[in-house]
Amino acid sequence: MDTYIGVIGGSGIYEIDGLENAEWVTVETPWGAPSDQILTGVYDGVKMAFLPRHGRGHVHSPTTVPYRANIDALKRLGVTDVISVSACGSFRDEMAPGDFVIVDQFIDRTFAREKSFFGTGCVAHVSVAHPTCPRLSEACFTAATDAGIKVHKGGTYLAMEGPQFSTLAESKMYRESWGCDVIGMTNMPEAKLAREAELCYASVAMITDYDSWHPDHGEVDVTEIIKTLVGNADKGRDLVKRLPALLGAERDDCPHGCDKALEFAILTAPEKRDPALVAKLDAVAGRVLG
Ligand SMILES: CSC[C@H]1O[C@H](OP(=O)(O)O)[C@H](O)[C@@H]1O
Ligand SMILES: Nc1ncnc2[nH]cnc12
Repeated sequence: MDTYIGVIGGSGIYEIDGLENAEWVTVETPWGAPSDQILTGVYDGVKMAFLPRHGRGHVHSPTTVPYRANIDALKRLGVTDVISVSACGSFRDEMAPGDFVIVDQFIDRTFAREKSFFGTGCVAHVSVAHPTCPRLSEACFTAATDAGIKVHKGGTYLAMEGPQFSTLAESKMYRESWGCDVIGMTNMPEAKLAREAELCYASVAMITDYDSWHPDHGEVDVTEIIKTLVGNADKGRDLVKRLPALLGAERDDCPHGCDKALEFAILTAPEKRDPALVAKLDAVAGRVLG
């Protein structure tokens, strides 16, 4: 099967250059419009698609990003592997602004977003015990190391609703009691939806600040974040462009089963399924719904 890498670029990353046959394409989905058109092309002989999570010009807030449409659109294009690139705050002294973290766990504190493609008329429960793909995460770690980026392997990302940053009490709780490593506003429900869509998903978190817990750094300040983001964004793009060569143009089935997540997940009896919802699931769950 062909590898098709989909990159969801976060704050500060609104395009990538150097794709052959680059073209911004409009993808329509049953879940509404994605955040923006999707930049498609080929890099090092491998198909790539790039979607700016907040849209070009940063139009969508973390709450209003159309997460379902974004994942559906990538799946509909034929993407097999999704790399999420995000700005985040750090809860660890040793994870400093400018460092990258290959996130492997999440705590989802978001509450104002649609979190599933499934629902009344087609109920499904997938496992997100291991929400990121180890194979894809390893490739991201190697790409970051090869690019000379200071990168931490593994970390727990607290997904908050936003758009305001955390209070000091929240920041301390996430760090001291909950053991989180980084904080952002967008990787959930994105990672859960990628699993429902049977896509491999890896999260590259680019640290921009120490959130508000750090005694030497005070409050989170978006102008400081943007300054760090500018440097991070170049490193993020460098990392992403190393992935095609590392992953190769051909891929086997995912050894961790990301691409079979729906195999035993759908509970609704075939005769009880809502035809309208089943139709909406054509891209996401077509493999199992037929
Ligand atoms: C620019 S600061 C807050 C903003 O940045 C992050 O976005 P993304 O994850 O898309 O890089 C964070 O989650 C907030 O949305
Ligand atoms: N401290 C922080 N909290 C939430 N999202 C962020 N994105 C970048 N820094 C952040």
